[in-house]
Amino acid sequence: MAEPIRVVVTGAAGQIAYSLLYMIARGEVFGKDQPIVLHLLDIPPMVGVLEGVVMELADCALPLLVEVVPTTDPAVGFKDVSAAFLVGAMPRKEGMERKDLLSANVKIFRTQGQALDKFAKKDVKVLVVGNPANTNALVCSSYAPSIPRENFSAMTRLDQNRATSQIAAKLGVPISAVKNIIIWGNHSSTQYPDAGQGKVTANGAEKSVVDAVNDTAFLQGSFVETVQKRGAAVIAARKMSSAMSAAKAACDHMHDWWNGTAPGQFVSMGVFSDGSYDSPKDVIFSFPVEIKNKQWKIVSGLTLSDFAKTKLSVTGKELQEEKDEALSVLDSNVSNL
Ligand SMILES: NC(=O)c1ccc[n+]([C@@H]2O[C@H](COP(=O)([O-])OP(=O)(O)OC[C@H]3O[C@@H](n4cnc5c(N)ncnc54)[C@H](O)[C@@H]3O)[C@@H](O)[C@H]2O)c1
Ligand SMILES: O=C(O)C[C@H](O)C(=O)O
Repeated sequence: MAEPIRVVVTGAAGQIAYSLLYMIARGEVFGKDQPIVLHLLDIPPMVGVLEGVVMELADCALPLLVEVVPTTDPAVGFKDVSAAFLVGAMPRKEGMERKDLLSANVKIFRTQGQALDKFAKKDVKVLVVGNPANTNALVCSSYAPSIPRENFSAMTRLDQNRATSQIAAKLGVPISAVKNIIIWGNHSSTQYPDAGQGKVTANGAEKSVVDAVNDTAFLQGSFVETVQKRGAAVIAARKMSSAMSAAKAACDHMHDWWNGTAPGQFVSMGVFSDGSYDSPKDVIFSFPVEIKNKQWKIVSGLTLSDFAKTKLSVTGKELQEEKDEALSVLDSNVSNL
């Protein structure tokens, strides 16, 4: 057996964490041979709930879970962690956009960036789930200058999974037959779900999704809108934001970051933009990436339609606006934000 690694989940008493902790502790992210010390960070009013979560984790009798560390102290929560799932933040309610959470949530990510900087391992992989995820990841990284920027990411995997599921349903094929559906830009209603590079395998042959679907009106219309508005649709139905699917997506994201992507396959992650595909630089923008040796690389050389370019420009503009707003909320002298 390998040495245990320390993994922190923030918002550990919340609804996403309730599914996520189990999946991590089962070995679905870091592998079935990787023992884990789980750090559960939440805020003081949630201590009682956290105690219940600790009891349930114990009652699961999970062989890989060697220790559970519940805490409300970021110094303890982030101490020596190799992976961080930053879930703890306020969720939106019906009628809100995710960016309406910015002023409430961005300060959490300042504090957690500072704590990561001081206490986490320098090669920690940070996944921000709490909304607005892209801008929170940007803020978090800015307050953790001793950790490489490449180690911060925001979750758009839920959007990718939603989009893949829509395409599989449209084609009447299993999810596993569809790959390389991309989410560009912000985890918000301006994101661009793009099936243009997608591939589907049917009867042993691989084909482009565009050819297989053969319905431009769908691919540029209801497909895009359904994915963009899926989070709001779940809130309208459940009166709470997505949790089970968000936890699954967080596991998929970290799993692929940790273990790599298969040859010819790419996945979407919000990562620091280098200006690829005319996106704004230095915001956290969702790109298709390939991953090897725990390092992601933006897939280059894809040909985008004029329709796609317009969509990328809209979502990029929103990310720049969010960044400006974050700066005004934090009214900080963080020069690298
Ligand atoms: N990126 C995505 O695809 C995606 C998907 C679903 C939800 N989300 C977001 O994830 C976040 C969490 O959602 P949820 O449904 O689990 O919410 P929740 O309200 O059920 O749980 C949030 C938890 O975070 C805790 N918390 C608040 N401030 C904290 C802090 N400073 N440190 C540690 N913990 C803190 C709360 O006490 C609570 O236990 C929300 O912002 C939601 O919008 C993102
Ligand atoms: O939509 C939300 O506010 C929650 C989450 O970001 C989602 O996409 O389901």
